[in-house]
Amino acid sequence: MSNVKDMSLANEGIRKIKWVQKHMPVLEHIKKEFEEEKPFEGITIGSCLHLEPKTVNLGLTLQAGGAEVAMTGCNPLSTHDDAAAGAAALGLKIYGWREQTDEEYYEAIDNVLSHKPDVIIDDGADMIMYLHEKRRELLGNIKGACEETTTGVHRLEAMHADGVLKFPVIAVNDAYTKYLFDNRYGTGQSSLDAIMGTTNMLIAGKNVVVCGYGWCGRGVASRAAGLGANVIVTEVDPIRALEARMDGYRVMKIREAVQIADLVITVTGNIDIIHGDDFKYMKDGCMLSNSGHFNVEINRQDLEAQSVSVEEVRESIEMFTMKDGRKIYLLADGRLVNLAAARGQGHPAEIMDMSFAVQALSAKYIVENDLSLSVEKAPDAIDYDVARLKLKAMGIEIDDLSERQKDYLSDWREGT
Ligand SMILES: NC(=O)c1ccc[n+]([C@@H]2O[C@H](COP(=O)([O-])OP(=O)(O)OC[C@H]3O[C@@H](n4cnc5c(N)ncnc54)[C@H](O)[C@@H]3O)[C@@H](O)[C@H]2O)c1
Ligand SMILES: O=c1[nH]cnc2c1ncn2[C@@H]1O[C@H](CO)[C@@H](O)[C@H]1O
Ligand SMILES: N[C@@H](CCS)C(=O)O
Repeated sequence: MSNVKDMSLANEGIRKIKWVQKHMPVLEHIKKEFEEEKPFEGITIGSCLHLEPKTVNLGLTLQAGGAEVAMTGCNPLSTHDDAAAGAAALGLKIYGWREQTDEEYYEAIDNVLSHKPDVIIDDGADMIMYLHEKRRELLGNIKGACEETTTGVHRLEAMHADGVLKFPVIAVNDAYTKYLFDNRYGTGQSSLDAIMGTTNMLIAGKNVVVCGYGWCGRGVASRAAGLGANVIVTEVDPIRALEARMDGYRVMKIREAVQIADLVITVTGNIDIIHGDDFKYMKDGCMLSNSGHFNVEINRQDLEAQSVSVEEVRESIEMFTMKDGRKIYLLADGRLVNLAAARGQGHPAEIMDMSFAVQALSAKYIVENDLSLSVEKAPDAIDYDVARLKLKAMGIEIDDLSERQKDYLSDWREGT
């Protein structure tokens, strides 16, 4: 039933899945609970998430809870073919392979939907969009969906505001145990890891321009600074720009920043961050990469229009030769580099442990409750459970409020 690149890669995939399982203690704990409780008996869950070993472990957790699980990737370049084969061998229904065409990408989404899911887990909202546009006959089956990332949450909020969304969505991204760790430390480490692995270049001493100082941007900036880069931040939000300045970075307009950049990393979730004449001002050898959504942050068409040739000079690196002879390098087709570059491994397992724990518990919450039509943050109870389980797994104990402290905090009478 699955459709993957090569089933002979299954053993290697299973080896990698077993490795991440050792580093995802919270999800493993939830898996054991699900095995006993079977919250998903008779339920089908369809996912559109970066398909790699940690995501497979989420699939296995849902399967342990009794679900039939069908999965595809949420980016044409991020699927790991060995993990996909391993997942298929372990009984998940898997559709997808690395380097899909756009047509194949949506066909795989369609294949997952053909399993008639009750619950959807999406990353970027492509599956939910496709379902609303192309498979409307299935809308009535859906009890609810979970959305993994900032951009997906924004798209779904926009759909809801337009009165188009047909089922409730839990914004998993907006859980504290997701964005504070995944978007910040996860994107920080995995983006730099992928850029260094792809280019084999030094970060120390380079001018690294980080576009967007949101949760991802601050992680990327801090990791780049830790590696010795001179970090420059660009923003459109005055408060975030101030934060970046007081965190110790230079802040300037993008047009100024591109003139001194050795490496640019976009993480805004917005379109056309680098576009038009920006490319004219870049230094010879400037590297461009994106860690935000889709491949729209760096305008590839504008870059192509100003170049005389494009050549893949190394895996996941395209060299654009400009009309004046300068070379500009684009990593991973401008798609999120930490997952789409051939060497992109995604976030560390310990980070996805929390994000996917919130996913698993949110899927259970959808099945066990009749939610009203909305796009809502994951319940705080789930957030705090995941945080407690993570601390326990890390061997960290914290204090409890005493009764006297609780009284003090809720009392307005006591003053100086
Ligand atoms: N690569 C990954 O693994 C990964 C992980 C998490 C999130 N994401 C994606 O990364 C993107 C950012 O996520 P986030 O959680 O940091 O969002 P966020 O909303 O916290 O931050 C985005 C920031 O970009 C700024 N911005 C918007 N337009 C800009 C412009 N033209 N120039 C400069 N700055 C601009 C905003 O003001 C904001 O501060 C989203 O697309 C999200 O889905 C990627
Ligand atoms: O290794 C990974 N496996 C699966 N998902 C990941 C990994 N790394 C990051 N993300 C997820 O990708 C989303 C953006 O598309 C992020 O929100 C993050 O949660
Ligand atoms: N699934 C989308 C959203 C990432 S933030 C992508 O891969 O670009």
